[in-house]
Amino acid sequence: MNLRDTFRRDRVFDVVRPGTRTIKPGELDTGGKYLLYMENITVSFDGFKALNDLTLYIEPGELRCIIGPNGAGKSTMMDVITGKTRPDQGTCFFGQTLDLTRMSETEIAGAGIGRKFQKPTVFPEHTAAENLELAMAGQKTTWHTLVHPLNGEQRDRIAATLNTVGLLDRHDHVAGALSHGQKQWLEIAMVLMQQPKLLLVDEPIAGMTRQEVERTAELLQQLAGEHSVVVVEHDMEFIRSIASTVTVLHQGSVLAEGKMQDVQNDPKVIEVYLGE
Ligand SMILES: Nc1ncnc2c1ncn2[C@@H]1O[C@H](COP(=O)(O)OP(=O)(O)OP(=O)(O)O)[C@@H](O)[C@H]1O
Repeated sequence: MNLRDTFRRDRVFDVVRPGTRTIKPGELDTGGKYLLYMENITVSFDGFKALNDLTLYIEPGELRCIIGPNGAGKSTMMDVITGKTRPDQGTCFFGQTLDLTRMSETEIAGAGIGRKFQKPTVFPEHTAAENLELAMAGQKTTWHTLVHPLNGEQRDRIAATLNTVGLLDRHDHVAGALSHGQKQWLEIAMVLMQQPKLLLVDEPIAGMTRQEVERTAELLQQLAGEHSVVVVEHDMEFIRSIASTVTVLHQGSVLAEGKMQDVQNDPKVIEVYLGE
């Protein structure tokens, strides 16, 4: 039995799943109830616990909002999932077999976890379509990527992804000329080019117009289902509008979890967060 088999979630939970297909080592196994399993994660910085026994599960296809006051541990949680920060304790599995605490950031991205950071980092001098071409190419250099002609299937994928984020009519427009909101959607499209199963989105609506916020809410709802989407956001109205399950972090642990209307009436949450 190899190391990965030893850590299989079905064996950890002793769930018998007869007749499932064989998963090769390193392959994502989405056969369990959840896509992401974070259990009892602790992260300390100089003795201060940024995450403190955090346990969180994300189902395939779900849209989850993570809220919490400044310093609650939201970014640290995302950093643990993407391999940027290693926990001192706890387990973090992607699907049944992939132990994220033992994988590099590149391996984690390759396994199907994409993250969109708060600030857009599109290539402003390239068109929207070229930005997606570069995102699809991953590690290759800009020059190498853009001089190689795309095949029909790649062109279709770029157009389909631009269409998903509502930017098909900006296909040949340079990214630098897009509005702030459009840049954010383009960057979501760039992450989608890597075909993530889990999409992590940091504060997507900061600086957006009201219309852009509404469009972003629709987009995230549309992406859920095919992807699991985890959104860290401060804006309560936005979270209410996407009406997903909400997890409230406080001092590095889960304070409350559930539907927004339940969470916002929870006295503990009112005290530490909504009442601020
Ligand atoms: N690299 C680090 N070194 C030391 N302390 C850190 C480091 N990263 C985070 N922290 C501390 O850990 C705690 C959690 O930070 P984190 O950024 O995860 O919170 P957050 O919920 O994302 O906050 P915000 O809403 O302000 O972005 C904070 O007190 C922060 O100062």
